[in-house]
Amino acid sequence: MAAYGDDGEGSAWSTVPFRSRRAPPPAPAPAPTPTPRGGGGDDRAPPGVRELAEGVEALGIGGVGGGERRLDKYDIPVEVSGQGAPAPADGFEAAGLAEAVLRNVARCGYESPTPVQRYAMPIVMAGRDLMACAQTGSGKTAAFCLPVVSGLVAPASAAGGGGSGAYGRRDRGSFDRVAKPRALVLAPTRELAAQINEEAKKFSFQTGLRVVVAYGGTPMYNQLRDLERGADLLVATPGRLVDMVERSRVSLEAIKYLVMDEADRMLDMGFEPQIRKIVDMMNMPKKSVRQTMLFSATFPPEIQRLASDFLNNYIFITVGRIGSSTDLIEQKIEFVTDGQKRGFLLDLLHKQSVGMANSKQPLTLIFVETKREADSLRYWLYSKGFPATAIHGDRTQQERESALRSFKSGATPIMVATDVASRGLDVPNVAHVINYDLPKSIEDYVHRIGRTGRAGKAGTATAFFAESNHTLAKGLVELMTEAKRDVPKWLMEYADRPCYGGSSYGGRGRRGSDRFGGRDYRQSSDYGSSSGDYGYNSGYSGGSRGYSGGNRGYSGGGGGVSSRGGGGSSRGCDDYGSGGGSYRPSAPVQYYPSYPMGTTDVSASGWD
Ligand SMILES: Nc1ncnc2c1ncn2[C@@H]1O[C@H](COP(=O)(O)OP(=O)(O)OP(=O)(O)O)[C@@H](O)[C@H]1O
Repeated sequence: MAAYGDDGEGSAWSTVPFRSRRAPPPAPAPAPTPTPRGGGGDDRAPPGVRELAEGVEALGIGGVGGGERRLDKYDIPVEVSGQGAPAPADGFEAAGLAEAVLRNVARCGYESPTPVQRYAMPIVMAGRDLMACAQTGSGKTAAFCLPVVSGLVAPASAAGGGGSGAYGRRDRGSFDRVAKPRALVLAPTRELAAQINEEAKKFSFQTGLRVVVAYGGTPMYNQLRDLERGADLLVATPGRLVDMVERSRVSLEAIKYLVMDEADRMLDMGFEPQIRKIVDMMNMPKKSVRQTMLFSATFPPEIQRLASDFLNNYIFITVGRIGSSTDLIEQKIEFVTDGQKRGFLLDLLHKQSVGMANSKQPLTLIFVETKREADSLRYWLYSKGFPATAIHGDRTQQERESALRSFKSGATPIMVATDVASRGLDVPNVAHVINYDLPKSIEDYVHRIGRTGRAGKAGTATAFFAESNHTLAKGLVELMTEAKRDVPKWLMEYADRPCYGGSSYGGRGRRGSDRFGGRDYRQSSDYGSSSGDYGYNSGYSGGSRGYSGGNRGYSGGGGGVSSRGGGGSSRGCDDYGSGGGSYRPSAPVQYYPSYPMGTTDVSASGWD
């Protein structure tokens, strides 16, 4: 175990004590120096952003900071555990990416890697399995796409085809209509799959690789035609993939890289059976043969434990202060009764349009619990003069895509959404996330508010807390305290009540940072009792500050946040304690995902 890159001044990197059982000698690493921001103009927000920011500033809740990206020095604790972890890369070139991929990185305007990219890329390039936990909006997509695309390009070039001989492509004249991708990226929603597909295409530009996407809700015909032309990298939602494999249109036998984005969501109760089917029963190479990578902003220990079934001697990284949401998000919580919510919302929207040109609204994402409420609120807002759209699982895919487009473009700057929009979606310039209905779990809260405050930009999140949300109180207090936000006294009182906060995962009472799911569960005192003296702690930990990347500034990633929330009502607080007790892994593991629409039917709820 070592602290990499201590610059001797304790500034750029700091040594963080790290428990180690059997630590192999660390690989020497140069002191990574934060890349200076070039041009001096990087922190100028585009006019649109500034305008949006001003609107939210009018709320007096801060957070958007005039649209400026906060480039002040941040301490970014990074923890790496697992045997023989490679050192982080100082830049994209140092990560050893293929030339063609480096050119694409430059085309994207990425000047330097974000912290999670610095750590993850060398691990993936070294052929290692990885579980990576880093905060929302910190660049996880590129952290897996870049090394995977690079790994796919290399053998294709070596085969003399400059990439055109990619394995996933059907030979001309072949009657084999089965696509055999070498890389598979699984994502929980259609919109997220589409987004990853776009990113992967950018990074594969002029490499000769074919990137194809497959998700439900649209006719399969076009996707199949695309696949017939070959697929080196397939991005898919689980349901559509299973369908295609069962129809023998996709074979997973050539998979070299398997990535699960939003991995904790993919492995919770809703998706796990499908994932197990894909990974274990569909001819995919065994975990010792393929390379598996899991990414999320939240990784509760019980999901980590499950996930380890899919991984082979993996490295765990957590980038960012464990248990924090990003510092870039101003969080505000209002106590409201259900009957007051609409009035509160209207006030909020009126206030935030003050000072905006033509009383325009900044991009505002409003989360509600049910599909019905999403529609109803959208129409009501419309009737009050606020152009709003809605995205949820009862809308057709075409409607969902058009809603997202309309929101992104600002044509309807308010979007009412269920949890289908809570994970992964990267809509630049979302200024305000409003949790009209709070989610059931603190993880879902973290992902939802993470739709703002992305890529170094600041944002605001407001939550309406009703009596029925009491199980979330403890998790919220912990999260806001971690993020150094003011916690309302009434919320603390809720959290302090023995039962409130105790029955959700938010109050499950894992000790210290373990409870946030941002730490390698193999470090828990119980781990290893059955597995012998496994030297899990061979990594390092460090901190960086002053990171700035590309044309954006970054603050550090944030580890996962406490607790499975969900459905806590069925569990008395005795199950988990009301805080302070240690998590007991020996007890049967129960985890209750919160389904967006209050249903346990994954496809009906709009997840794929
Ligand atoms: N090195 C970089 N330099 C500049 N911008 C970057 C860099 N890496 C990623 N970005 C941008 O940052 C934004 C957020 O990235 P991304 O969507 O991958 O975040 P994420 O960590 O996957 O978030 P979430 O947890 O919400 O899914 C994207 O717009 C992306 O283009």
